[in-house]
Amino acid sequence: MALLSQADTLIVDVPTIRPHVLAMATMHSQAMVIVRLTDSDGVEGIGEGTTIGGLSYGEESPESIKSAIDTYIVPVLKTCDIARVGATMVKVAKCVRGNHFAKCAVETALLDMAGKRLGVPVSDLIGGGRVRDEMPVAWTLASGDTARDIAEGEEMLSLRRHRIFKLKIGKRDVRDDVAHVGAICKALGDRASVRVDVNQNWSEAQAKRGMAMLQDVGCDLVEQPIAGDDIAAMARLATTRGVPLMADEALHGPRTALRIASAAAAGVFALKIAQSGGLFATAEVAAIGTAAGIGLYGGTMLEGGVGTAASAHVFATVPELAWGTELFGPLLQTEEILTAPLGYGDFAVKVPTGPGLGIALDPDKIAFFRRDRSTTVAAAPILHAVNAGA
Ligand SMILES: O=C(O)C[C@H]1C=CC(=O)O1
Ligand SMILES: [Mn+2]
Repeated sequence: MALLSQADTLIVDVPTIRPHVLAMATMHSQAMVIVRLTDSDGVEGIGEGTTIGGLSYGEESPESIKSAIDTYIVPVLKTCDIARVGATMVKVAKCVRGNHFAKCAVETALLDMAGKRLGVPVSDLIGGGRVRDEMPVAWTLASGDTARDIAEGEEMLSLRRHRIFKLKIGKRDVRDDVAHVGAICKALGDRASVRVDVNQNWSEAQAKRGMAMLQDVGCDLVEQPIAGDDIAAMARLATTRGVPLMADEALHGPRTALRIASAAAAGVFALKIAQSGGLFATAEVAAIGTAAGIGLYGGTMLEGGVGTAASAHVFATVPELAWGTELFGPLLQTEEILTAPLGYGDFAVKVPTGPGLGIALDPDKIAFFRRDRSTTVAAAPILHAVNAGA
């Protein structure tokens, strides 16, 4: 039995190493919502609920995530035995509809506490436990400039950090976007897998044309080319000539996963812990995908170290992860907020092995970057260009 004794939710803003240009927003910093729960025995758990570009990506913003946790979820936690993570989250689901990002942050913190209490990593609390200790990790080339993206891709290849690249397109004319993708495919050749993410910005007609053209220039995969709620159109695109279609914004947990699978509206699922509504729900999305013969990819909301570690734990339990992952979020930020960064190297990210999430927050960095910091916090951390980890 464990009772909640303290709950803190804070928004932490960390600059990105370069502008990150997406179809719907250009990011210069990332706003992470960090939740810290402490139980009656003093065991602490941390979680993260992070989105992209304010409200331009989805229906939850950093501010709404914080307010849903503080105002509606914490009061429910106060009535629960929080050592029972599944039962607690069932009760939260009864009291709070939607708000998947907020629920994910809380479930992550509860799982971190449960793992610490039991002395096991979070991956051991999901399904049959982990089947891998590290996973391939993609990088997104999104500087907005083709030559700079090629140079960045070359640098990542020579560092042996990434050989899967996702390009963010959908902002320009289809022909210009495909020319940009083609130039990068040509420069990197068979040393890399090049994929694109349109973030829902094409019409069906643009997607039909774009997907055929992308195949001709050597692109391997297209992520969410059209609106995620148009499953019928996704199904038409997924079955016509062109690169395979990956569902991202269309997926909001097991029910949408089942609808997409039943409609044959995607060949690949981007698994995301926040969008799914937590780690347990992500494992269910993965199971539906696997049963339907849909390929799986470990997606990100560009979380920092906490959400990235949580994602790594659940992705480590998926039997087959044919498309790898994109768990590079902490590397896009100028500063690491963990005491020890996640391990990156040899084109892979390592799954932490310690109890719970196996990570710890750096209190000085949190004090400096938290949005509500007091003006008395003096010591600025040293900003570095790329926090490459191991
Ligand atoms: O998939 C998205 O839309 C979000 C994200 C993941 C990588 C990246 O650069 O942006
Ligand atoms: Mn996406």
